[in-house]
Amino acid sequence: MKDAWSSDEVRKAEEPLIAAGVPLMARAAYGLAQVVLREVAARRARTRARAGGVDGARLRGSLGSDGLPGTARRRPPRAAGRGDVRGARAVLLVGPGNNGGDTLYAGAHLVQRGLTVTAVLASARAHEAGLARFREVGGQVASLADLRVPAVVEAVRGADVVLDGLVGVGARGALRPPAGGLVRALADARAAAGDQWPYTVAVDIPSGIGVDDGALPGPVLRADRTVTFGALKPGLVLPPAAGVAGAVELVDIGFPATPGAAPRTAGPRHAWGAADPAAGRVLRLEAADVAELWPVPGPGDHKYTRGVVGVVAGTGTYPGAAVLATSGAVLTGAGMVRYLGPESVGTRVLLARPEVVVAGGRVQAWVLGPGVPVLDPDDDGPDDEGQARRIFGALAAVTGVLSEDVTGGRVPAVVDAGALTMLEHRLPAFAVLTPHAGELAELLRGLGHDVDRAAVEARPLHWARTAHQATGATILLKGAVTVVAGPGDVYTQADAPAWTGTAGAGDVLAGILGTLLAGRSAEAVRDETLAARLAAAAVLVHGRAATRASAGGPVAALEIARAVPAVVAEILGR
Ligand SMILES: NC(=O)C1=CN([C@@H]2O[C@H](COP(=O)(O)OP(=O)(O)OC[C@H]3O[C@@H](n4cnc5c(N)ncnc54)[C@H](OP(=O)(O)O)[C@@H]3O)[C@@H](O)[C@H]2O)[C@H](O)CC1
Ligand SMILES: [K+]
Repeated sequence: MKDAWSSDEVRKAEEPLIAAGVPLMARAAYGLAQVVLREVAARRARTRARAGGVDGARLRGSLGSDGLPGTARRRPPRAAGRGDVRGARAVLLVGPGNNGGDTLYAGAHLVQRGLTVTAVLASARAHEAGLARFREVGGQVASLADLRVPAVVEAVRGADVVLDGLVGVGARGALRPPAGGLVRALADARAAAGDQWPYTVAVDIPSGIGVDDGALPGPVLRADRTVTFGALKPGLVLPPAAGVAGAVELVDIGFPATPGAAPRTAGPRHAWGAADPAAGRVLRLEAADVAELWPVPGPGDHKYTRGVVGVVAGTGTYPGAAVLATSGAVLTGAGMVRYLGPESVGTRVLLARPEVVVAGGRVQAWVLGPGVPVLDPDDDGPDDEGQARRIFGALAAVTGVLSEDVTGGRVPAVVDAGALTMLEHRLPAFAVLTPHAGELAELLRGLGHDVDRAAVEARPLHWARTAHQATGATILLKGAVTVVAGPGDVYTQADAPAWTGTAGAGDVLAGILGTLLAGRSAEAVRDETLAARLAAAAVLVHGRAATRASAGGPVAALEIARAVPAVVAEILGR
């Protein structure tokens, strides 16, 4: 599991270590330099291989002893190492604080490995010791005030690698001038340059992101890789900032395993904190966490103990959603799936999934709404063939409006698409709403918030939490990076390829989640934080299934469902 430490928690972790004389900055700078050297060497090896037209090996001479090229001696491809980086050009963007200090010390390492390194000081102030060390080894120093922005952009454009060391966890708000103007120009130049832009490494965080909430308050230079120190920060795993951080690599500098624990002096560790201590931690599930959560059946299990999923989805107009949601549920391993809806749709469901029971009865979790049209209050009788009535009935059982002695007990539910417009009562946390940004904006407007899709996409964490507080439900806000906010920890998952943005993928996700909730139904009703964890697990499985089915190309929603069994087997290590 990965969780992210707030900037306050990072500072609290640093203090005792600094007091104990632990060389945090030296560790950070060394780790950063190693990553940069590795990446520069790898890119140069790839460039050479492309130029040489051979598989990365190097031919010594064009003719071998007998004059036949085929026998020419080949030197094996050299691992990225000492000789591959000499002469490479690096530009450091240096801010006034310790983030700039990390960057200058790392730059000194690069100079010593033979790179040509220029430090551009964006501010009149700079980390004194770091600057002294950088100069001592022969680094070149320039100031933004002297060079001016266009010249700095050209210097960066001509480099092999650029390090963004303007601000780190000490930043507040959008980048101020002059850093803001420089970054805006660099970001524009990068956008225009395509893949001709140098490898961009963010130091600790991409300068200018919302460290604790993932917001993008102003210009940010998109990174290919972020090298972060001690612990992940929420802004690196929360959208939209997660989308500009590139690959995130953690350098251990001796933080404890959890915030507030006794400091350590060495040893690799993952460790974290919370974007908002009151509202729990920011976590990212990995396969091992999902394996722990999975309701794996035992010899004594049967379809009822494994959980029955009730699916109210689709109409005569949108029958496909019913096929996709039931397929997602069946292929995730439900004990049984009941389909409720128009007969014409039930027939199509059975054709696709003969395992489905087209009849009512006890369920351990509901999947409500895929393919059901939104309820238009001005429309006196929606032509949804009774689907709204079925959804209201199911919700009455989930919210407890229908007493439990009548319903046999409350069960979890996935509330998707049209069902999102049918919420009349406060929901329990074991009800999981699965909107995309537009649907969440619609729901929030219905609750009195003046917000649109763009606003939700700009602050997904904030609005997902707001919707949880307003409805009581757990919110699974779908997106390239999906955010799940419930009463406990927040989860953020980025497992799916962009190909997943295709019609019906959300219907499949609803089915996957329905099965997970049904498999842990009683626990999810008892432990109000479990539904969010199961929702994050469903997102991870869905994303991996999409990756598997896509194989790097387009993917149809039904193929995502079909890939789920193999993904689950892989996750369970079987
Ligand atoms: N503490 C340690 O030993 C280690 C720290 N690490 C690295 O340090 C940074 C955090 O360093 P810090 O000095 O606290 O702050 P920053 O370098 O991130 O930035 C502070 C300076 O930036 C200016 N600032 C703040 N907000 C903005 C903004 N929106 N636009 C422009 N400039 C901004 C701020 O100026 P003020 O006028 O507000 O003072 C400061 O001058 C951390 O990220 C690590 O990289 C090591 O990792 C470990 C050791
Ligand atoms: K930075």
